[in-house]
Amino acid sequence: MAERFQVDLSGMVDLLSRHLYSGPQVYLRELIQNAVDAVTARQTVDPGAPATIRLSPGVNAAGDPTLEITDSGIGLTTAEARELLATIGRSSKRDATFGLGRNEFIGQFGIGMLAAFMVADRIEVTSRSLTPGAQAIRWEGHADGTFDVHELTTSDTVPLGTTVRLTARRDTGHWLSGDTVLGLAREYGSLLPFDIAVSVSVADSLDPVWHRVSEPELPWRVAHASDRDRSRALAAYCERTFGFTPLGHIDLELPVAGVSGVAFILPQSVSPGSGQHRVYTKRMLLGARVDRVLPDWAFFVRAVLDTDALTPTASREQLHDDEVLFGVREAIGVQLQQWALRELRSDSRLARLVIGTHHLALRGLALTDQSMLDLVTEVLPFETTDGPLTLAQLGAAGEVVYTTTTEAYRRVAAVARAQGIVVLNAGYVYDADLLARLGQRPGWSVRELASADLVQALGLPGVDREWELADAVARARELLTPDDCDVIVRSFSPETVPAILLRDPEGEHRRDRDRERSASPELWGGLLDSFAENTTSRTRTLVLNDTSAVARRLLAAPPGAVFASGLRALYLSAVMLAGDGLRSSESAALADALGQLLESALAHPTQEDPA
Ligand SMILES: Nc1ncnc2c1ncn2[C@@H]1O[C@H](COP(=O)(O)OP(=O)(O)OP(=O)(O)O)[C@@H](O)[C@H]1O
Repeated sequence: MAERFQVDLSGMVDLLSRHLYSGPQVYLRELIQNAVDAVTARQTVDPGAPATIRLSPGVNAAGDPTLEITDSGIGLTTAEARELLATIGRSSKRDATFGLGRNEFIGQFGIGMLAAFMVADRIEVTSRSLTPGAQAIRWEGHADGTFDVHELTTSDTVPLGTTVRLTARRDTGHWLSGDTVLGLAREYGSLLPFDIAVSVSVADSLDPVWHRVSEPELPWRVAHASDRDRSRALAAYCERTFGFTPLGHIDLELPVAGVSGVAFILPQSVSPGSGQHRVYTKRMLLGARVDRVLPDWAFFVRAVLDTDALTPTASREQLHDDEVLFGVREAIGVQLQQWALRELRSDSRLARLVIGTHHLALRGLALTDQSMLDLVTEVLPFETTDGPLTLAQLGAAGEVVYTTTTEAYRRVAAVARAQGIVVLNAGYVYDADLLARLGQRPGWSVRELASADLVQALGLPGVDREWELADAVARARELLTPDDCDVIVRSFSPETVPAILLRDPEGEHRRDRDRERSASPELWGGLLDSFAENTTSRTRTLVLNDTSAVARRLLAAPPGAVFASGLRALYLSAVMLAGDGLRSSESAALADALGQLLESALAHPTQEDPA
């Protein structure tokens, strides 16, 4: 004869609390949800029926914390109580034919009731069913896996609906305390469309006060006298819910998918990947930190969403990552993009704030589709040597020339600016991809800055001057040979910059080749030599500025310690100006050079020296 599975109740409860739910707090969500479903079921047969849910925390005669949850719902008959409350996995809310959860109810799995055993040893259910002639019943379940059900003789005095009464276990009393229940009921139930209230005892009064926790309407559906009032109310809701004042909000409505909500724009920039949102299913909180419901690039907003269409996992704390979720995520992405395309072109205060704060997210957005790339080229200002300019402005003026790192930009900015060369700092994440995409578009010329661009723009000293400087330049070259740095003299503004360091990617490539050649001469024979057009090329070039008084004084100095120290000091400050930072040996060399210069200055004091 076939035998029935046996279920160990405490083992099941342990499984739920440790591996399914995030913690015992979900017991209240499950009970509120059962009450809501019962009220919904009653309203389908009797639309005018009361729809109230009342939660009363208290203590029993033995001093153990208790909680009563009373609903004006459909109630349970004796047979239903026996069948539904004590059978794990049995639910009245599934479609009889398809076995799926019925759309009007939140519950579907038939395990929610078990959650109450995470905090209680005993659950008592008193209920009177709406079924004509049904007797009121009392069902009592225990954590040891036993239950008892009987009909009440005082049936008529029991109101229609159900009261679930929990008595806390010794170690779980705090989950049933008034403050905890009020906080949890607000968290889970504030958007439910029913009258849900928690009784709170007040000092000096025997009668408790009822605190209503549910709002009659979704905050983004409440009617307001003006758009301004609505924005204010939504900002206040965001402050209460997320703890920040948003820059603005974006309405999200996907009627076909049964999704509505609002996305609040964060007041500070955040790093990608931190998008977590508050999601309600059928107006009951699913989770305060649900991910994957918005596209990854939407990390500049926090959304509150209510959905009928998305399926929760059994823990009811995350959403099933199925095709429906995929579709919703895409559709929300389109709404956010449409908002951006409309609002950010408007030059409104909000547009300026959003562009200033979330330019990184907008760069990411531009990689998602062509219309967003259009938007970004039009509205996003980039740092250039000609001040903030959009890519569209740069493109209209001709070529877009950029550096791929902020360091490289800093290195050349002052000189490029003075020569009238417009260089864009493409050092932010996404910029390289963005410019590459732009470069593929017809009509756009986009390229990376080469050091030759600058060298060509810098003025050559006259022939006489070159002769005059030849000896000093040769000495300087020799001194910087160990640093793999060439030295040239040019005249350029600003005259306050005595020297700049240019890095030549071509030269770096040559250096690698030289190294390889010297490491294995016989292997390569003359092959590599044929490529080596100039074996003295260095990877970097120190360009001394002949319009700078300091550089001129150095170039006029006789050979010796002062020349060597002065050159080293200029070279190392050019390294720093280039944003490269000094190695410890270079810092020591700079200190040495300055010490040397001080010493010689003090050894030969000038006439004007007050000392
Ligand atoms: N307050 C209530 N009023 C009427 N019936 C109830 C009530 N609470 C529970 N029930 C009945 O007990 C059944 C089992 O409840 P349980 O919470 O275990 O599962 P569920 O709500 O159906 O699904 P889920 O596990 O998804 O919450 C319900 O389907 C419902 O028929």
